[in-house]
Amino acid sequence: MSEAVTRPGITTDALLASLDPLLRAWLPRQRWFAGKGHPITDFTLVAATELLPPTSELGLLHLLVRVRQPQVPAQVTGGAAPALPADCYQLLLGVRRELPPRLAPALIGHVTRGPLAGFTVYEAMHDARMSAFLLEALRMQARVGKLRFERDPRKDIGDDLAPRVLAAEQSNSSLVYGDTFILKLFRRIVPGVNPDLELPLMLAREGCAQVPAPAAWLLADVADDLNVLGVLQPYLKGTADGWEMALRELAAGRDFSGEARALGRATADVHLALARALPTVTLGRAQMELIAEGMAERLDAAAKAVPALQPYAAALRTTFEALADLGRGEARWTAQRIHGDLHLGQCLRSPAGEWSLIDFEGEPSRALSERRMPQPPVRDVAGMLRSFDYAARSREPWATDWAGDCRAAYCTGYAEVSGRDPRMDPVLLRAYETDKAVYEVLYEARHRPDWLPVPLAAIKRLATNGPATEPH
Ligand SMILES: Nc1ncnc2c1ncn2[C@@H]1O[C@H](COP(=O)(O)OP(=O)(O)O)[C@@H](O)[C@H]1O
Ligand SMILES: O=P(O)(O)O[C@H]1O[C@H](CO)[C@@H](O[C@H]2O[C@H](CO)[C@@H](O)[C@H](O)[C@H]2O)[C@H](O)[C@H]1O
Repeated sequence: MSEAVTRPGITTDALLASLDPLLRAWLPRQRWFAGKGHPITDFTLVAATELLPPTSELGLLHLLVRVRQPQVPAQVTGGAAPALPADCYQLLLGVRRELPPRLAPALIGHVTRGPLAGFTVYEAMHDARMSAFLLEALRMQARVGKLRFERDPRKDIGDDLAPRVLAAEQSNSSLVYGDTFILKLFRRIVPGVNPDLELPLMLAREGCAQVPAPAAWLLADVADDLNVLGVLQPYLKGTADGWEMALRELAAGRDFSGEARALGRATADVHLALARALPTVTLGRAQMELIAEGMAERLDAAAKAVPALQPYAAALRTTFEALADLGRGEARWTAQRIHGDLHLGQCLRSPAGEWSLIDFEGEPSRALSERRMPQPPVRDVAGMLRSFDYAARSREPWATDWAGDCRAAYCTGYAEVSGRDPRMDPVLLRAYETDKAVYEVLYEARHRPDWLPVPLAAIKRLATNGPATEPH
């Protein structure tokens, strides 16, 4: 492969030769890199765009890089890891002859070979000139190479908004512009329609007040595929995220059930709006069996990757079998588009006490087609129940009663708005909670190995039939 980037003379192969040693060392240290604990075999450039050509002063490179990793024993999981998919990552690289001291923390490395030899490469998001360039490109609906910057023409985007990198625990990377907008740049790029753009756009049309409406977005057309690379939306100033709030209240020994109930109500509001905006389906016997099979397959895959799961696998499988059995009987459920990865960190509370939901990307490791399928809304409910459990286990001794109160209050709030209490479907709820805990085991093993004991404790509870949320 030696496609030209934008300037004659530089080919993608040559560019990659320049960057290879730097990326090899830098990528695995990034929070959003999903292949931790595995060496990198090689890189390929899916797309490379010079947003600003490297001159003697500075340049801005936009890259989509595919990272290949072998199947090796993983230190983090203590056993054989599954073959990793060759993930594609979005990188915004600043290129300068000399890095000013204020940008030192953004350093990726000094290039010693290839067409960029002699340049210093750094994370461009930390450079205000680069971030201003991105906002301006969205404002002006620029097209550069394969990149399409688009916007909602009805939304005003100011041209003088000071950018800053969001300091948050997140799977992607975000820039805040003057406390007015937030631009999320997706890191792991999967071709197709990203629900984090699709669903908020639909919800905005539906007049749903609980989800910030996209103002602009960044797309790339690569090999006939649409790729969603970023979304700009209003920044909800002064909001607190549910995870931080929950931890604060826990540490102070305060009850959180009033907020949990309000969160249940907000979740149901969003579910109702999604059900109005997009088709819903009734799940028949075959679909329920497929759902239960999918859960069992994910469990098997996770147990292969994380041996600590293995002692519980047989017991967990009975939960999924119970779900399939129920589907074979008279029970029927409605499926619709849902959030897909709902947890406390996705909920923002305004100073007036209103909750908003963000980040509709779904579980990043699932196929996009799967993430965009209608699903029982109880899956989101199960995600939130897990999140109360996560918060409770963040301290010693574990605040099990605190979590129990929140879980119950959340279901109550949900029922008040939706008319259906999730606890009335205990088999379904338990199956989805188990499926989520299995996902979390794999997620933590890949991203945050230190957190692995948290979902593993839930696995143990669910496998030994410990108390799930009881129906009242
Ligand atoms: N519209 C918004 N207003 C204010 N803060 C936001 C907004 N969207 C996201 N955030 C902040 O950014 C963090 C990460 O956002 P999120 O969409 O969850 O990204 P990721 O997919 O990377 O996890 C959130 O936890 C929240 O603190
Ligand atoms: O960052 P995303 O929102 O895309 O979600 C991923 O990362 C989450 C952690 O940041 C992870 O959530 C898990 O940890 C949370 C505490 O940090 C906890 O509240 C959630 O219940 C738990 O699932 C999420 O699973 C993952 O997809």
